[in-house]
Amino acid sequence: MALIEVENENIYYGNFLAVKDVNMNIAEHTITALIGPSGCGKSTFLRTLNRMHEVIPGARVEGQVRVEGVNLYDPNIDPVQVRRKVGMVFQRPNPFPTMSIEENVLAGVKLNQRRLPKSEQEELVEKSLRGANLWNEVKDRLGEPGSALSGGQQQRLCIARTIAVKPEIILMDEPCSALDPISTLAVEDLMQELKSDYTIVIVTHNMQQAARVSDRTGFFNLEAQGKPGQLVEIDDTEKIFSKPSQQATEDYISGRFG
Ligand SMILES: Nc1ncnc2c1ncn2[C@@H]1O[C@H](COP(=O)(O)OP(=O)(O)OP(=O)(O)O)[C@@H](O)[C@H]1O
Repeated sequence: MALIEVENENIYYGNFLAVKDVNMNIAEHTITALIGPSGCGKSTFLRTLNRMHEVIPGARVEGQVRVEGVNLYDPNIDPVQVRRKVGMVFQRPNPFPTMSIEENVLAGVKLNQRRLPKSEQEELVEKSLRGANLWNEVKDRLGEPGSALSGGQQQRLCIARTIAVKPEIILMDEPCSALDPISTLAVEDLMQELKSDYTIVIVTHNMQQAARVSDRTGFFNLEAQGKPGQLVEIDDTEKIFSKPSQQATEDYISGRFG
């Protein structure tokens, strides 16, 4: 069984059907990249994988998103628990500016109201920062504000904050788009390491990045302006970039799109 199974999912903002009829399976310990032109619903779809979509008034979902066989949209499922299990990293590194590096790492854990003794906190901070490949750069300045770090370091701090909560799945919405090439490579390397412990779904505008980091790639597209976005195909990344089965995918990856 796939770790994530999406079945006949329609995604709405009020009456507007933004994405229609998505079916997708995602295996454990893989990286899935979602690509496609602007406005086709990649970010919208991503946010339905941890119930962040419904935070927007009027936004709703039809169909099922199952994680380990459990439908996240079942009425008795607590969205807070879902978001603990399915963490998210955003486009702009968003550490809490007034908090120290250490407090930033613990912020998610504290929001989830887990009280940890000091020694366990220290252990968790070190483990999460090591996991995010940031420990060596910050270990002597854990009390400094998170905002004192470079953009790439801030993004790795946000990843540390996400993994401190011990999620199973990490969603990343264009995590490198605000980063310089060196920081981007650092985050891409980190993703490869994280894959052994987590399952990652990443939205990226950068096709080279999708080709570099992912095992599977899903191509979303819009039939026409005003029409809902849809998943055109999802397959092994190598296949999508060499021999996709749909013409629309071929056109997009070869730059013939639009
Ligand atoms: N908060 C919102 N309220 C209403 N409509 C929205 C909202 N957010 C996005 N949409 C609409 O949903 C559709 C999909 O948008 P979305 O941002 O998911 O696309 P995307 O593929 O991630 O685009 P981009 O690559 O530009 O980030 C678009 O038509 C967009 O205008």
